[in-house]
Amino acid sequence: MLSDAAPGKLRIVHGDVLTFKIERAFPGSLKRQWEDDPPNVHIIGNLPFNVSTPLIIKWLENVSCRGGPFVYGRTQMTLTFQKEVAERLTANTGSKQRSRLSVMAQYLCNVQHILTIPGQAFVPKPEVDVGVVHFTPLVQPRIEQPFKLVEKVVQNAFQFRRKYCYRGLGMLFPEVQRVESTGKLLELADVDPTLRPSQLSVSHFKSLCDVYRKMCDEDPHLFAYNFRELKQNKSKTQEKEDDKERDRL
Ligand SMILES: C[S@@+](CC[C@H](N)C(=O)[O-])C[C@H]1O[C@@H](n2cnc3c(N)ncnc32)[C@H](O)[C@@H]1O
Repeated sequence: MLSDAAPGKLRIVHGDVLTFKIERAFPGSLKRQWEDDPPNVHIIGNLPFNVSTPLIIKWLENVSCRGGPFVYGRTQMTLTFQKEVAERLTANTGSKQRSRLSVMAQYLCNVQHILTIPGQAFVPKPEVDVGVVHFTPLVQPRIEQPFKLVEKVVQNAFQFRRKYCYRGLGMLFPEVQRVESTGKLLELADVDPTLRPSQLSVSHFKSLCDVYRKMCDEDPHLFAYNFRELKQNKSKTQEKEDDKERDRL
C-alpha cells in the first residue's frame, strides 16, 4: 500500500535485517569517501529489542572495517532500543550505566540519546520505555586496533563490574603469568589498577588495547587465550564428572 502510494519513490524489501545485504541496496553513485560528510543514506530502525541489540554490535563491527552499510561512507543511523540499552550506549565515563556497549559504540561513533518515548505511546504497549539513539561514525576511530581485539579487552575489563579493573583485565592472561602480565599491561598503559571498569575512559581503553596488541604480537598464543571459554569447558567437564558420580550412587 505504501509503495503504491509513492510510485518510483519507495521500495519495500521483505527480509531479515540481520542477513539483508544493505551494501547492495543503494546505487554506487551515493558512495562518499570516509573522510567526507556522511552520504545521503540514513538507516532508521524500530526493531524488536532482541534484534536491535545484536544488530548494533554487527553494525559497529561493520563501521570498524567500513563494510555493510558503511561501504557508502559514514552512514548515519537512528535506531530504537530499550531505554536502558540506549542509556548504556551513551553513558559517560564514571556513570552507573557505563558498560561494554558504551565503550564499543563510543570508540567508533558519535552517539546521542535523542529522546525517550514512553512505552504507552505504542500499541501494544511494551513493558519498557524506548530510547531513540543516533549514531554517526567517526572519521578516525578513538581506538585503532581490530574490532575483535578491542571487544576482547573491553569484555574482560567489564567482567567484574564492581571490582578494581585489574581483576577483569587479568583474565586476558593465562593463570601462570596473570599477575606479572596484568601488572605490565597496566603499567605500560599508564592505567591505575584500582579504577573500577566504569571509570575507564575510551582513552584508557585505547592505551590498554595498544599495549595488549603489542603483547599479543610478542606472544602469538596470547590472543587465542580465552578465560571464559576455559571456564565454560571446565564447568561442562565438572557437569560430566557430577553425572558420573550420580550414576555411581
Ligand atoms: C516495533 S515494530 C515496528 C513497526 C514499524 N516499523 C514502526 O516503526 O511502527 C518491529 C517491526 O520489526 C519487524 N521485524 C522483526 N524482526 C525483524 C527482522 N529480523 N528483520 C526485519 N524486520 C523485523 C517486525 O515484523 C515489526 O514489524
